[in-house]
Amino acid sequence: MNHKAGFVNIIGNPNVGKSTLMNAFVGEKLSIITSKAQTTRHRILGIVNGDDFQVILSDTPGIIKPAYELQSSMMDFVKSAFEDADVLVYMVEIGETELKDEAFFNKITAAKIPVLLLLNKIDKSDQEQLEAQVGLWSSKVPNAEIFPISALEGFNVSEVFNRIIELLPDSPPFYPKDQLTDKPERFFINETIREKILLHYKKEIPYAVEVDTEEFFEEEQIIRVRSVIMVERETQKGIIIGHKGSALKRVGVEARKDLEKFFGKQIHLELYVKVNKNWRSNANQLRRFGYNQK
Ligand SMILES: Nc1nc2c(ncn2[C@@H]2O[C@H](COP(=O)(O)OP(=O)(O)OP(=O)(O)O)[C@@H](O)[C@H]2O)c(=O)[nH]1
Repeated sequence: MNHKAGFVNIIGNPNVGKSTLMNAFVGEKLSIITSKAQTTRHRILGIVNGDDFQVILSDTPGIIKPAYELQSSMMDFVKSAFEDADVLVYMVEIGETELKDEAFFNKITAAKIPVLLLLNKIDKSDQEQLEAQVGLWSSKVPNAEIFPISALEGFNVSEVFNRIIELLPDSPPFYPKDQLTDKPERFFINETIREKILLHYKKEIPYAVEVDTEEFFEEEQIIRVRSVIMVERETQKGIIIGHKGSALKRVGVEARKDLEKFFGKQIHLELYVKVNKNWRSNANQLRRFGYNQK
């Protein structure tokens, strides 16, 4: 059985119905995580898993804001929306006739990846308006496949989802399916810590590292987390920790800040480093990197 997996970037003005669409996808399929976890590339909105697919839905924060509001770091996100994703979903709502940011709009029409244009909230329209809007959008975005939908009422939602899967490449899952359904909080903590490690160490280090959150304990005011960073060699352990612990401390401080935003609570994060020569040969561990998938 071929497995399909990939990234789908959903863009559109505020309030067009992106979250509602996410929820509608949940209703259709097996499992999903909805969250605001920030990855280096995208903000993951949800991951929908089936036996033979994994769809990672993300949006691109700030993408539609006027240029002056965009910080330079955001420009990377803007770029990635058109280059890193496998499918671009552009969502508009009935009655909407233009996207205010022209440069951005031009990028949609010039996108090299498949574009699905979802015309949402059609439950609020009549046949005549709908036809006019489909005509308008197909001339504006000739490279898009247009789907009139109602995310709220579930109309055409499964058709969109099936089309997305068709468009995804054959690939093993990027994220472990079991971990996502069992312990989503731990998964996002691990990802956040790994992201900081990727950011702050030379490239051979992140690939020798595995993060595992051993304890996640939620109290009323605070969440207590203990995570282990596993490395293969003593020398790597020293590098991760840094002079008097400074490097590890930086990872901890930055990860904690992100996690506090994510969970909306104070986080107590305890990080420690352990040498585990064999973690790479452990099939379970390897799967987390997306290797060794069936
Ligand atoms: N009538 C109708 N209302 C919808 C539909 N989809 C979404 N809505 C409503 O539109 C409003 C905004 O929907 P959201 O899903 O929160 O929109 P969003 O794009 O995620 O919004 P942001 O997170 O602000 O970008 C909510 O009140 C929804 O109930 C639809 O298909 N039909």
